Amino acid sequence: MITFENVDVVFPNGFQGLKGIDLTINQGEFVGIVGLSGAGKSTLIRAVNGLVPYTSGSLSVGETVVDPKSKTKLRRLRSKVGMIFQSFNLVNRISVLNNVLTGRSAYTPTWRSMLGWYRAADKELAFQCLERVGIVEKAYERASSLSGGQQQRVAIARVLAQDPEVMLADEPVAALDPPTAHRVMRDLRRIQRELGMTCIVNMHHLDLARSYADRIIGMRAGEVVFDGPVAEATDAVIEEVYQRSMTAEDVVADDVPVSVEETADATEHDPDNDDAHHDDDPAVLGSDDPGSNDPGSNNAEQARL
Ligand SMILES: Nc1ncnc2c1ncn2[C@@H]1O[C@H](COP(=O)(O)OP(=O)(O)OP(=O)(O)O)[C@@H](O)[C@H]1O
Repeated sequence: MITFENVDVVFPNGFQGLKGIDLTINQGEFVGIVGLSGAGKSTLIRAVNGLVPYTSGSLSVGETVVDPKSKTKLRRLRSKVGMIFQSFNLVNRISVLNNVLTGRSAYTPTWRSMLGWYRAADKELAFQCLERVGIVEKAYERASSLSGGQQQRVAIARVLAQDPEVMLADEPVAALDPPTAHRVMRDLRRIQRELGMTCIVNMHHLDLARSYADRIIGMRAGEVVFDGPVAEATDAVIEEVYQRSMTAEDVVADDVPVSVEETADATEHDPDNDDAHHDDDPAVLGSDDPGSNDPGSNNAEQARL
């Protein structure tokens, strides 16, 4: 259970990113966060793993109070709170398998991570995670040789290798073409159900949120202005959240509709049909530190803040 009690985020420049957030997110929920650009969606998600420090109120994940001032506590927190990013944040020059193994770094002595001497049990787990996202056959390929959809699957496998209780996803499919975006969301939903994880996903596109989430949280100007089950997130409600009419840009309609049952049962993957490779995408080139002991952290992300 994730609990926000009257949480504020005030950035160093004085701008208030979150205002008095009160939320309880239950174990096993799949929550979609929607709202216009600048509404505070990323800030909310990043507060959960301490990437953005909250400045007042209280925030906890299970029994653990999020304490942005303590690196040790943050490292412990992030071992159970995984995060995937829009730009995947893989280490391009190393193999898919080694990328997934970096998800074990919180459980591995630094010298072993640095030398790439992961335990056999960790390798076995990494293979299982790759199987779960349907790309185990890519284990020994360089991450940079994969398509965008495949890279995001590797990023999901890396989080799974952490054995997390919570998965945060910050616009996880915004860099993908519409059919690939739906396929990755379907995988995420299936895995979330199989493992009973809590999943909080920022989604720019409303139809993705409505298709895959159980619950929608609507944000505007740093505040929660709607919180309810998907069925209650009607067009009228969303127009109120967005303070404007919905437009074609609010949806990614390029796929067959997906029912919850279908996502639970779906097992087949077709990553080879993913879109063209993104090797030269500058967004993909920012990589995290493979030797880091802090899987929820990321140098590029820290630099952004
Ligand atoms: N480090 C920072 N310092 C000052 N202001 C910031 C900082 N990070 C974010 N903001 C501001 O906080 C507000 C919320 O940003 P946030 O990234 O959470 O929005 P968002 O809803 O995720 O938007 P988008 O969909 O465009 O990613 C924005 O006005 C943004 O400019």
